[in-house]
Amino acid sequence: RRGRAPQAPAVLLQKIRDPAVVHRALVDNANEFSNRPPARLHVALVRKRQGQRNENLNSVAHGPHWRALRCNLTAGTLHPSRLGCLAPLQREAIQDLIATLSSKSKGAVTELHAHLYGAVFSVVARLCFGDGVDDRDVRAMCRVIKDLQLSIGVVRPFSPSGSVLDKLVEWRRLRRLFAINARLTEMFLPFIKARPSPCDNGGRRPYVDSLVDLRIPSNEDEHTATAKSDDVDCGRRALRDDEIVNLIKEFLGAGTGTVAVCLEWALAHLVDRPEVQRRLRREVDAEAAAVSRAGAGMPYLHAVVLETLRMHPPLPVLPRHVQSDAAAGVLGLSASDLYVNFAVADIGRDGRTWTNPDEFQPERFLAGGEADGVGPLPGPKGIRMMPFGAGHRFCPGVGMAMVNIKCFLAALVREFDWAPPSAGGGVDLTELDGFFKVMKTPLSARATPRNQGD
Ligand code: HEM
Repeated sequence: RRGRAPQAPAVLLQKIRDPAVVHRALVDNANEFSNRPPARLHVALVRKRQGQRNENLNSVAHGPHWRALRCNLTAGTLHPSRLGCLAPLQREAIQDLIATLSSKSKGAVTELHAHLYGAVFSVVARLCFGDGVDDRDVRAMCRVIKDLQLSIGVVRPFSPSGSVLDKLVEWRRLRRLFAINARLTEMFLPFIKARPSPCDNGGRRPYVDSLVDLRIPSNEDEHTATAKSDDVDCGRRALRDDEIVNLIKEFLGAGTGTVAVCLEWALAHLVDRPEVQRRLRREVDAEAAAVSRAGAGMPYLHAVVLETLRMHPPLPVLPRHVQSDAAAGVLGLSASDLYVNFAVADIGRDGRTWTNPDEFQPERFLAGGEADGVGPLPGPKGIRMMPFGAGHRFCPGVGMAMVNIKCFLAALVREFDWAPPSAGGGVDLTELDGFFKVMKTPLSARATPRNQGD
């Protein structure tokens, strides 16, 4: 038995649903809960290289390495003061999306997910690589990132007791993930080598440039194993190419899939509830500068987005590794070295804190409503919804996500009348757990350009 790999931690299927316990764990005792993914998936996603870990921001343990990566992303690329620079990218992507949807014959039924995904991806990819990346590259990357998310499927801890068939399926999935990773590396490396980007990028500093310039704390093993001596300076080192590839992959995937799926859900509810669509359109029409101001000063638009995220948080559970007895104690468990799931989706539909939680009622977020003052992130006192997580690992993309969702949604409602595929028909709002919480029946709708339909 000597030399055998250590046992995988036991898997606990239990979900942690009580908002007070979630708050105690993720906010008050966050350091005790690691969001390291299960070993096998981890290897496939963030792959070890010569015995070294190759982490992304989401997988890296809390500490100096995480702080350096997170600071680089939030203080540089995603800082609220820079979100205004996104406007030209958003305008371009919206124009293309409107042109594509308008080119369909009037009243044709369109399946929307791929169009929404492609439009959001083009904004995120240009923020990542700068204006030097052309449309063909963007489309090719978009396909492979989408493929990666589909291939990951539901993120679940690997169960060591699976049947032979389960193991075979898992093995094939991992092989596919390795192949996709190799393809993405091939696509991204030329952009890493070619920086700084030759264009001025409208005052934006591409994420890839910031990663190449970043110096992270290095440890002894890394000094000796791979880092070139001229890259190591005062206990800090440059990121290796494979680490940069991994962080780019995370940025593109996290920045696109979540936003596209939220847009699809929001449109689905607008198709399902014409009176909500009309009310939103009145607000959007009244706000002439909706696109450039990205929905600022549009309370109903804000409410529609929050209600969508409450009901359909794209990441419905946050898996965590319970590392210590102290952490187990916080959860009222008797043992550590377990995985648990913090139930984001259940919290947003908790009947103790939400009236008619399964009904789409954006009005609840307006002044005087039951959720007046509730925002995308939980406040310090307690948790009523947490689509972007809670505690120090909350999503750093929350600002960019809200701005992107609002400006795409405002434009789609301003330009088109949205109706179900068949007159008087409804929309199937059944959910399906994939990499994100998606629509079981992808949204198809009739988009009639308003200047033709009026
Ligand atoms: C509707 C859109 C989005 C939703 C619902 C969402 C949700 C989340 C959630 C729930 C987490 C995990 C938090 C935790 O573990 O406590 C997370 C982490 C993360 N998100 Fe987002 N996200 C969205 C958009 C974005 C965007 C636009 C970006 C950047 C381009 C982004 C980048 C990240 C990163 C890098 C992490 C890992 C942070 C860390 O561990 O420090 N996300 N997101």
